[in-house]
Amino acid sequence: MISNLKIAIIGCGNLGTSIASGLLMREDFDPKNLTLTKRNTASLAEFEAKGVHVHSDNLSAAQYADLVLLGVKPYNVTNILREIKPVLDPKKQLLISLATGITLKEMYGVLDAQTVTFRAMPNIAADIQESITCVCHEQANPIQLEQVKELFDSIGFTISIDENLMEAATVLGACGIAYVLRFMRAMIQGGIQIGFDSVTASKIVNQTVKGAAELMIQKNVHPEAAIDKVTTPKGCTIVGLNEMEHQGFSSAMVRGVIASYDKIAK
Ligand SMILES: NC(=O)C1=CN([C@@H]2O[C@H](COP(=O)(O)OP(=O)(O)OC[C@H]3O[C@@H](n4cnc5c(N)ncnc54)[C@H](OP(=O)(O)O)[C@@H]3O)[C@@H](O)[C@H]2O)C=CC1
Ligand SMILES: O=C(O)[C@@H]1CCC=N1
Repeated sequence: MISNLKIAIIGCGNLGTSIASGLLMREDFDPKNLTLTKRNTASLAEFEAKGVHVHSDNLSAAQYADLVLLGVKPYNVTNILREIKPVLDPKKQLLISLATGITLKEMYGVLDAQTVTFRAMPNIAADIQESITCVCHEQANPIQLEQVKELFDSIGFTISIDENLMEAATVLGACGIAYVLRFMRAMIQGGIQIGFDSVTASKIVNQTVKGAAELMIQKNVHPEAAIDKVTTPKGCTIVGLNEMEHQGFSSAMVRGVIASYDKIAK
């Protein structure tokens, strides 16, 4: 059970704090089992006030944890691995890197071959336990994989994938939330132009996007099948949708996904 394990997030910035917030929403999770590190800890004061251990000592955070999450930027991963390697015991800690584009092979360039290491790619909706997290590993046993899945299931949903899809998972799941938010902002701006104040436009757009996502999830339908139910022949929806396509809407999205992927893929 995750609630019995000690968890450290080393390099607790934007993503780390989202994960920490999501974990603390679990009723059975004791804040004392969570340690967060960064060099400047002032931004983590609200977690400290809840009983979470907050400090800058990566070595002790890693030493006393069962699950060690690396939340630092990709260019810091190697240095942090070198720093904590002396306290990593293959029989104790599972190491989970959240870093974009850093492969297991690169990490094993620093780590002992016996260290059980995962890559995980959540998104910032971890904050409200609505992340999608893709995970991969090289040598975890089923119990270890289950522990990691339980960790990420407690902040959303978890999918186990091959490592060669981790960069694609980063784009679709982690960058993806930003694409959707930009789409929502544009829709709000359109709503303001046709008469709503921004607060009301936001409320309508938020619930509309949530409703669309829930329809897809709960009814398991293809988007185009649901779109067919909205597009009255000669009606206003199809006119709007076709104008968006004339302006390159789908093409812009596909090209954006590919541009993000090209930026990560080496
Ligand atoms: N943001 C996102 O949505 C997603 C990010 N990722 C990946 O997660 C990782 C973190 O991203 P993000 O949270 O956005 O980045 P942030 O910069 O917000 O967080 C990284 C944190 O690491 C801390 N840090 C830097 N050096 C050290 C050190 N030596 N010891 C301890 N802490 C240190 C920094 O704080 P300080 O300077 O105070 O030490 C900072 O808060 C990246 O590798 C990214 O690729 C993956 C999926 C989604
Ligand atoms: O933009 C980035 O590089 C990171 C990876 C996914 C989300 N943020």
